[in-house]
Amino acid sequence: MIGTTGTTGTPATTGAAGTAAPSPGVAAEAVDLVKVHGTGEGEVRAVDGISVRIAAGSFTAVMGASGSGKSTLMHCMAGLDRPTAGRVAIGGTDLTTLRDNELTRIRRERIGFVFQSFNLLPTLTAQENILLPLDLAGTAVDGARFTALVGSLGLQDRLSHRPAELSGGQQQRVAIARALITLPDVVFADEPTGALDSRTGAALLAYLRLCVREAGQTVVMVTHDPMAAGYADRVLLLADGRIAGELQSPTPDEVLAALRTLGA
Ligand SMILES: Nc1ncnc2c1ncn2[C@@H]1O[C@H](COP(=O)(O)OP(=O)(O)OP(=O)(O)O)[C@@H](O)[C@H]1O
Repeated sequence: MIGTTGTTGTPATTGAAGTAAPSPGVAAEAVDLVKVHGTGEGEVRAVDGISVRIAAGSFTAVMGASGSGKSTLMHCMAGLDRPTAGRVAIGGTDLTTLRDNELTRIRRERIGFVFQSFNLLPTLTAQENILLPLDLAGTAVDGARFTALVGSLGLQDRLSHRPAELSGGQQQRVAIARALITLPDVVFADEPTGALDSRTGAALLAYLRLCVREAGQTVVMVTHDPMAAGYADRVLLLADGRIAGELQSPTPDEVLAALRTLGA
């Protein structure tokens, strides 16, 4: 069943326009968010006034047709892209007012991002790519955590390989390990199962669920796959840069039905 439509939504999960105070239990928040790409004739309103709160320790899937604004929303919420209007916050810190160096620090310390295109550095090995965020932050590697992470992603035999020597699915898993190695409060993952076969994809989704349940991390994932969305506590449905509906703990069939209703 599709829930509240529009940008105001239910008070428990969505909205709070204009409030500057941190919201307890909210890991990430967008308020009246607008992102326009390009100028003049080529202008695209990719996000068109979205307000949403993501509860701490929750697993959210973001779905919608190609071009509905999913990646743009994630990029803005993760501080990778500056909004045109509105604001975004991580754990109560308003990212829109931060200077670039402060934003970089928050991203490094509190946010993990898995890009659709992986964004691995071609000259570094898989291990060096995974450890890069720790190197950049000057933080020591927790050997046990590293071993557990690469083990659960099935990467232990691939650590000395460079990205060009890895399959698409292996590159995707390296990108996921890199996003998780710092134990970020919020993990944004743009189609993390897109390059994975169904068995590896299911293992990854189970692992992300574990991150939420055991470590209290917050996961926000873009996916086109109703099966993947079935792992989430909540599914946000986007259409034309707006929230067109949402589902709570849906089955894959319910997700599919909602997408059909949307025409996605
Ligand atoms: N850098 C950019 N410059 C111009 N237009 C852009 C840019 N990035 C995205 N867009 C446009 O903004 C709209 C939303 O794009 P976005 O990538 O956020 O959609 P999406 O829902 O993630 O799509 P997909 O499922 O295909 O990845 C699209 O019309 C897209 O062409």
